[in-house]
Amino acid sequence: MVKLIAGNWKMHGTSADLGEVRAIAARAGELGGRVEVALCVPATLIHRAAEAVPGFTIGAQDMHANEKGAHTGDLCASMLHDAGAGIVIVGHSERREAHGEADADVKAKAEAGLRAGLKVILCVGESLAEREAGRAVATVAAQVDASLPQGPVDGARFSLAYEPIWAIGTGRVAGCEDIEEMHAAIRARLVAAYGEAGRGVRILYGGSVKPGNAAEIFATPEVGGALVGGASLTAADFLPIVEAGAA
Ligand SMILES: O=C[C@H](O)COP(=O)(O)O
Repeated sequence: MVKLIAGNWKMHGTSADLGEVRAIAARAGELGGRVEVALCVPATLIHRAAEAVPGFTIGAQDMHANEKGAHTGDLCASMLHDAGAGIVIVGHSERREAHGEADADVKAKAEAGLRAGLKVILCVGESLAEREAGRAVATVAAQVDASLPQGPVDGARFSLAYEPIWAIGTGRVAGCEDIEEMHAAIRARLVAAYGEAGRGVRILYGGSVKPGNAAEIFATPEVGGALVGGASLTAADFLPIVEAGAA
């Protein structure tokens, strides 16, 4: 299965950074079908980025589950699609924590995104306290069970991202054995939910993925790509990760 390498710019980036988007898209285009690449930029940048790099996938970092309505400041899937987004991240731990998003909210967002024609990356992950208490796998499995969109799902359009919260932006990456164990547990939940189609859903790893550790992470069983934060902000950092994903 071709790996999906998605960058999440979080609250970084203005039109001054479109040169990075262009450089990333140009190399991704050269790599052709060997790897799938997307950049999830701030909502304010989606339209300009999408216009700057036709054919490359620009994405969003969140969306409202409703199709329209009185939701000041929110954006729905059709608006993101209209702006040029092809993919959306839902359930990132920074949204779950700072905006009180529960599994049911995340599930509704994933379903609405898929319905609107967007690809979806759904994030799950345990806290440090949960891992230290030996509850990492149980916590994530429960999140997956409660967050997954109603099937059937198409693995080309729906991915999971395992992001241990303690590894995000900390420089502390999960060990490959821990990643393998967690991804196997997630795969079992996907198969329980979707049958054989669950094997086609890519499981990305996220949390301090860098040029120096990407190849090792990608060689780990059941790692179908990466969701990259800090190292996706520049072509110089992101492209070696993309190349590792294409190898
Ligand atoms: O969405 C991306 C993740 O939160 C990982 O962020 P990071 O690569 O900066 O640790």
